[in-house]
Amino acid sequence: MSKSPTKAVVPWLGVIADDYTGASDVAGALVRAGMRVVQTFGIPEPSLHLHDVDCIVVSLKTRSVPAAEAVEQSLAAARALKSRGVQQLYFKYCSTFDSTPEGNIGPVADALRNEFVPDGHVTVVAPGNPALQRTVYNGVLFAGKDLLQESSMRNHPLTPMSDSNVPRLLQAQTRTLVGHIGYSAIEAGAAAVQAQFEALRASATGYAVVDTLDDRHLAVLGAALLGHPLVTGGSGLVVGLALARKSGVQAESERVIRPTGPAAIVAGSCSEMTRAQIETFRQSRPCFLVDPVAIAEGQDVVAEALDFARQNIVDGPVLIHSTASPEEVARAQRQLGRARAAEITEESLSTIAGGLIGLGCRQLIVAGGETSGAVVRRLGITTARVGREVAPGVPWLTTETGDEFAILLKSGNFGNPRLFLDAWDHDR
Ligand SMILES: Nc1ncnc2c1ncn2[C@@H]1O[C@H](COP(=O)(O)OP(=O)(O)OP(=O)(O)O)[C@@H](O)[C@H]1O
Ligand SMILES: O=C(O)[C@@H](O)C(=O)CO
Repeated sequence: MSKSPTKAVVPWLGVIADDYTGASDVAGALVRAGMRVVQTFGIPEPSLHLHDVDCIVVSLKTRSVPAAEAVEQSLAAARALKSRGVQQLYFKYCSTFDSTPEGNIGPVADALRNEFVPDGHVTVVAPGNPALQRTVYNGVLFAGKDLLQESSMRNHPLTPMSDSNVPRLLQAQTRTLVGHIGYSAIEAGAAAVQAQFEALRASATGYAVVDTLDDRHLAVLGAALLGHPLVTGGSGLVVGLALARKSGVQAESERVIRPTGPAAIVAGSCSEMTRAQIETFRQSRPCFLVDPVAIAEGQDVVAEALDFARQNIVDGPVLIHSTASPEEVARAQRQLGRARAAEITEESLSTIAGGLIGLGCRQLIVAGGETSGAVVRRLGITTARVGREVAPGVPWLTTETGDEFAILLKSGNFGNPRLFLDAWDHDR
């Protein structure tokens, strides 16, 4: 990606994602569907030259900031994408509809509709993503076999989800009328879905939450919605859109060559899957624990972590983590306060990530959305080419700003327990 202006390219899809790991998730899904994808961190500068790109994914951190801020950043991202000629905007939020009752999904979607969607148009709301075991049945969202409100999301520290009914969740965040399209209409095909959109429009409804039980439903929805100015959802529906764009042919995706070399993992996620991944990794490779309380007491944990990495990285991947059990996290939060514990941890892990790159690390996995935000900012990454996924929602990215290295941003609950061991040799 040079900065020199050459032949103009027109990506067809512009995605605005409300967090960094969610952005990687949707970018990976598009690559899986045969698209060439660039992921930016923050809004791309007008001077950034993108070549041979079908889709641009803009990563924001707007999921839990004040709604007005989320709206402002999302509109700026949408305008930047439209100025590059994209035909369709996609607002990507979490497949578990992570949001507070005040937002931010409703306010951002309303603002995007207001500016980019003709009056009377109905906008789809599609959190379902069967590849991640997120399904929607009669408007009710399931995580695996659990109702959303009975899944681990009920305890999320920032956006606890205590209702599973998507129309009701969204209606609490918008004045626009929210309707629903059931799976039987979707099974009847794209024309039936379009008829349902017409019926909702006639009743002055602005949003349509769609059932999604399997990938076939996403393919039908993609065919019905290709060309809609704004689509909203998790990372499932982009695959339907991409297949419709390619007339149903699942194309071979571009092979992105990613750097090889010393490898490390930095984990700040305390989610169940990250904890299982660390336990599996620990059985054969060395790990270093970053304790925020020790840092607050003045211990130079960052220097110790980097010494540990220096000694071990020549033999294979090393893992540095603050990941701890809920009891240990609660202890740190009691002693330091919740915000301060997170701040110290993110600051230290991102400094360590910078140190690892300085030590020659060229393949870095970062676990956790907040942690990824801190690390990406610290490393100054603004743009990356998206490679294939090592598991649903977790693609390798190859940075295209500054030193070239590979980075994988893993959402807390994504991947299987062997991911930290198996991710390195994938797709060589
Ligand atoms: N030992 C610890 N004590 C207190 N806070 C911690 C500790 N380890 C990590 N944290 C904080 O917990 C938060 C974890 O959030 P993060 O978004 O990185 O992971 P996640 O919620 O598992 O990921 P995702 O959002 O992708 O599902 C971060 O703010 C991190 O700094
Ligand atoms: O949609 C999802 O589940 C993920 O991309 C995500 O956003 C997790 O925070």
